[in-house]
Amino acid sequence: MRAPKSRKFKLQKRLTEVQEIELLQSWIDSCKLDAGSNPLSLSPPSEKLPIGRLPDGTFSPYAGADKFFQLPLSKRTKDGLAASGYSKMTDIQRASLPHSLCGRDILGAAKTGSGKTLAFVIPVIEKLYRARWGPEDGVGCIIMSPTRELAGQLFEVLKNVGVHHGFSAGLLIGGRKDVVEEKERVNGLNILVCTPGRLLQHMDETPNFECSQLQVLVLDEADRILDVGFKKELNAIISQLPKQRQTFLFSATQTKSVQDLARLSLKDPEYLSVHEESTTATPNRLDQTAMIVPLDQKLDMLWSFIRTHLNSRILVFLSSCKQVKFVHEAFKKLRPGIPLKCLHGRMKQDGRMGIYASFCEQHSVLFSTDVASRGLDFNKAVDWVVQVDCPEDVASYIHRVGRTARYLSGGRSVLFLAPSETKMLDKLQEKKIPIRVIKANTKRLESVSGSLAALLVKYPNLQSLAQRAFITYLKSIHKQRDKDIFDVTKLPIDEYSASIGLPLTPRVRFLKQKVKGKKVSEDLALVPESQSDVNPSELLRGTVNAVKPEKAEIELEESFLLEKKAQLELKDSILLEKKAQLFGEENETDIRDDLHATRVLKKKKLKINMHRPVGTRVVFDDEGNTLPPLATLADSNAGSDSVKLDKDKVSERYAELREMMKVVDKEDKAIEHKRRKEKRIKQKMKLKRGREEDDDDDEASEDDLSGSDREATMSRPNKKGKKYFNSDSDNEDDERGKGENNTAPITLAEQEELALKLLSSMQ
Ligand SMILES: Nc1ncnc2c1ncn2[C@@H]1O[C@H](COP(=O)(O)OP(=O)(O)OP(=O)(O)O)[C@@H](O)[C@H]1O
Repeated sequence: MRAPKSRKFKLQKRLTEVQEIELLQSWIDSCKLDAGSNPLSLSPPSEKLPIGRLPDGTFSPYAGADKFFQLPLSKRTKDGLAASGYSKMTDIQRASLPHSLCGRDILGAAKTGSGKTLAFVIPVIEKLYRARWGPEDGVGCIIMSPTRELAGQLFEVLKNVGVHHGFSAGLLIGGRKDVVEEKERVNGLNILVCTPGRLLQHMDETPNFECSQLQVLVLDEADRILDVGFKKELNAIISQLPKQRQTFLFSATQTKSVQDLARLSLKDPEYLSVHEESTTATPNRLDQTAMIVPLDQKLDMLWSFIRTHLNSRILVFLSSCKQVKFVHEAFKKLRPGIPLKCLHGRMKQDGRMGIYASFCEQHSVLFSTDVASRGLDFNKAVDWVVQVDCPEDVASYIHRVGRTARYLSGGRSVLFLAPSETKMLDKLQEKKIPIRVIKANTKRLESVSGSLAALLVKYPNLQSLAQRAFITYLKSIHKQRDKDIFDVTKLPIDEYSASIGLPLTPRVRFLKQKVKGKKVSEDLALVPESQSDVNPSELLRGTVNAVKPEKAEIELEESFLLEKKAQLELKDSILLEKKAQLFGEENETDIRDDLHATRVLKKKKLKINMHRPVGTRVVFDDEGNTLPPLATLADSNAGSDSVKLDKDKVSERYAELREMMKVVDKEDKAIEHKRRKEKRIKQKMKLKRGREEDDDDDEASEDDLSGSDREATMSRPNKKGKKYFNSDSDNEDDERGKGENNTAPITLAEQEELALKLLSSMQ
């Protein structure tokens, strides 16, 4: 009895669904807005006028409609919206929904936090619903986001609003381990919320995966996805999508580039920029300030800011992963009295999601790269956005500060600008961003550089992190396109290096080239020919090199270590770049870092080729790297206007360097000699003590040798390959000569036995 009843019920339900769809379609058709008209302009000036009636008495279906239930939406969607707490539409929703519901392409621009997500989620659901899309129909819609976190957030909104619908939706983002399982399920999904890299991975690798039936394509943060960082992925994706589809592009900083629009084959899109007439480009409830902070005081300022805002949620933007890591680690050790978290593109995905969620729950500070700058909603919980490093452009500024003051809530932001970056203020004001310049309360400014220096001594890992943070910061400035604002030669790099606790300023190769303005060889760059075109801090280094050779040596060694590390990093970054291409690494800074790294590597390779003409004597350094002969350098530089060095000058310089090297060498030898002597005396003493304790045993005491050291020492043959003891110490050999095994080498088994004996005698 039950079965027929339920069949009847299902039939009834389907009938009402069909009826509803027909009704909706006729409603949409009957109140189709003219292309190009803005529903916001249809609002009746007086609330007394009925919905749909304009002041002149004419009828317009969307006039005065500002609630979701007044739109031709399915009951399921309306229920989903109501359950999520959405009833009144925001401006961008009112302006775009009437157009998107009737099938037009949309270019939507509205301030951050103004509800753009619902403006595309609702028409997506409605379109598939009206098309009676089912599991067998495959992928009907793709929603793309530049970052994984944002994709996760969009997926949540889709799930909440579409809760009463029967579509299957999936979140496809990089960094997830379950890709195999995902491949099995992806073909059955109707709506994909994804990052470009992961989608492309499925397009390339998943059998039978195809999107030929696609109805709607959405690009959230469209200008970012259309940016060069995603160019390859996006082009590859678009080429696999049908041209007959609806396309929505949304962003707070929308692209109007014809090229971009052509790439996406938009058809007469509706350009809806609802806040174009607004006096500000940022939310009205956002209080924006800027402070001029010398680079070497930025960390002091940040620290003091955090210490004075312990009951807030503070989002701090820094320009690279390494800076984020360093500041997070260092400040954590200094314990400011508020939980500190960090978010960057090189973190594992689970960690990224967890941090994003936990930041919303408690007062804390989140240090982040631009990975958190776009789209993230943080449950409207961010009180302060602090930009320690200047954003790369106005758009980036708008998105960063847009993480606070969302929807109807207020928020505050502060931007630290180095004196050389003050032109940014003009650019912001030109783009209608109301920003006040304020002065810091110097009485409350706490210096952290001393504490950082102490930390760096205590934690060597932190020191290398600081060095890398320093280098990536300079790199990021060097890479910026806007040279009016970002000029690496204007930065007080020595002071900055000291301010983050580094004992010596690490050398940065690209900086040296930048300072010289031309490609000058490494050796010649040590003492600049003309001092007028050189950065003062670089000059200072030149002087240091000339006067204090030991220090110069240390510095060179430091820079060498860093270069080695940089090379490793380069390898890493190339791998990452490949990974990004494959899996869609979404972090903008990371991807740019990687691209830059690849370029540097290529240049290096080229350089090596150029410096080795046929028949030239090749000189190698201690590590086996080739050193270009000075004469060759002079030849290669001959004729160059910028560096007029003749052979005489070079040989003069060469003689100078040789003298310097002799002094250094002599000193080194003396130090080494002293060290060896001390070591020998120490070992002799130990042996003596050992013999006193146990006359039968002439082996050295074990106390000074750790397990692995011991093994290494015992098994390493000496120069002649005869004796099996450490040949470092002649003295020790002498001592051993007195023992029973001085004529024949002992075997490993014998050594072990000896060691065991020694151990048991000590117990
Ligand atoms: N109609 C509405 N009623 C109530 N709250 C809304 C409505 N529309 C959006 N919101 C809320 O406003 C906040 C911001 O929305 P959303 O994230 O869509 O903004 P956005 O314009 O996409 O911002 P961004 O440019 O930063 O990506 C969210 O918390 C969302 O829940």
